Amino acid sequence: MDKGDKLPLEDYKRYGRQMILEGFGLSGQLKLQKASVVVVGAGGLGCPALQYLAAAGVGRLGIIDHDVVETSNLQRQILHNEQTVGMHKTESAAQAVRKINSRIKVDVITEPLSSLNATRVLQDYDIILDCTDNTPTRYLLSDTAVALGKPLVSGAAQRFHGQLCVYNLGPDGLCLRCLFPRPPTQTGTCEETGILGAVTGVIGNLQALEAIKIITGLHEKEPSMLIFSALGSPPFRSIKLGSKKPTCPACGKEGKKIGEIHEFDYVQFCGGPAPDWETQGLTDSEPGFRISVKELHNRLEGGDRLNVIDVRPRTEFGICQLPGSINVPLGELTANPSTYLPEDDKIETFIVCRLGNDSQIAAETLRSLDKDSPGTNKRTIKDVIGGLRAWSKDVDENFPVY
Ligand SMILES: Nc1ncnc2c1ncn2[C@@H]1O[C@H](COP(=O)(O)OP(=O)(O)OP(=O)(O)O)[C@@H](O)[C@H]1O
Repeated sequence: MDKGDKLPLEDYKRYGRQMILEGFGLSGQLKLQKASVVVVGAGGLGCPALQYLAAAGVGRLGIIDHDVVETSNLQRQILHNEQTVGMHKTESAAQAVRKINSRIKVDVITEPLSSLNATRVLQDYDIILDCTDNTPTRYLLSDTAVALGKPLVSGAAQRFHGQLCVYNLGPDGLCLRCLFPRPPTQTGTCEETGILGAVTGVIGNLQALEAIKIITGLHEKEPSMLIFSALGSPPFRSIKLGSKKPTCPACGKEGKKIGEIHEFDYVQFCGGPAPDWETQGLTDSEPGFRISVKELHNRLEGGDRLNVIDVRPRTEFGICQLPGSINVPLGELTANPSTYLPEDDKIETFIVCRLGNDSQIAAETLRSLDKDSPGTNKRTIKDVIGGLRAWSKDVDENFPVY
């Protein structure tokens, strides 16, 4: 801080409550004012992070996202609201952030971050926040942070749990690849697994807090991973991580150069995208093993005696269900499949789930019973393509989408 550095007069009142904190002072506020933070993902984590960064007076914020606001986002993505459904998340978030603090600079970057644009887009900022929800982007952000020499504050949240880690902090700071040279098993998105909104609030706020600590010099020098479980007692645990690995393929001696990031296929490295039956347009019945929602609807309307098994968890079955369907959660069905086939092998079985993925596993498990019992009549066992999501789209628009 230069002698004579000052804030505009009104800022002393605005930021006074944090400026009087031990170790923060005028110099802390000036550092925030001069700092820039880019938030990748304006969703469940990005919204609370942006909210606190803006309120604290970080001088420049970048908001990156390619998606639009949906109704199902409002339960946790607290910068968006009923009026901004359908708007780009970047615009919606920027609008809200400017209402909190009109004097900071807000950059809106409405494009997917990829290996082609990452270094160009991120290079202008001091700190990167990973508020995304997928493994390829996490590795891309980590490699880019290493290549650009910037700290990366990474958050994750699912169900009742969350995780926070600061990567690439200082010359000894480790990166994501030091911890996980290969991508960990993918655990599904919030859409698939569920998420309590306040859990993303906890982790997103902590990401903002870490960024503020780094900018003002109040951060821990030794990296650790913070693990949060809303149902845990105590809810927080911290694991010391040590320093970076000399053999790390990204930040070790032979690490990636910026040019190599352009050529790296992050999606393939992380096992490729999860199949999305809806976007692949599989709406018609495939011969043999599958049935479309329209065809199932016709069969049910026709009064046929069918065995319709819904393999969602009980909590989800309690939210909504097809008439006449029975609930056997996937784990119970695969543990004891023979229990759930009707004695009369002429009765057809149809398996349904929420999005059309678990039902395929269940149907395959039941079909394998027939394979293992030669001589018995082959039963008809089909999964319902696209699950209940397709039902609400193609059969009954009043059926709940969640
Ligand atoms: N490569 C990327 N570039 C830009 N934005 C990204 C990228 N990867 C993920 N995101 C954004 O990160 C955000 C993650 O937030 P979150 O998981 O809460 O939202 P969501 O994807 O809307 O959730 P849901 O799984 O319920 O649909 C999303 O808005 C998503 O568009």
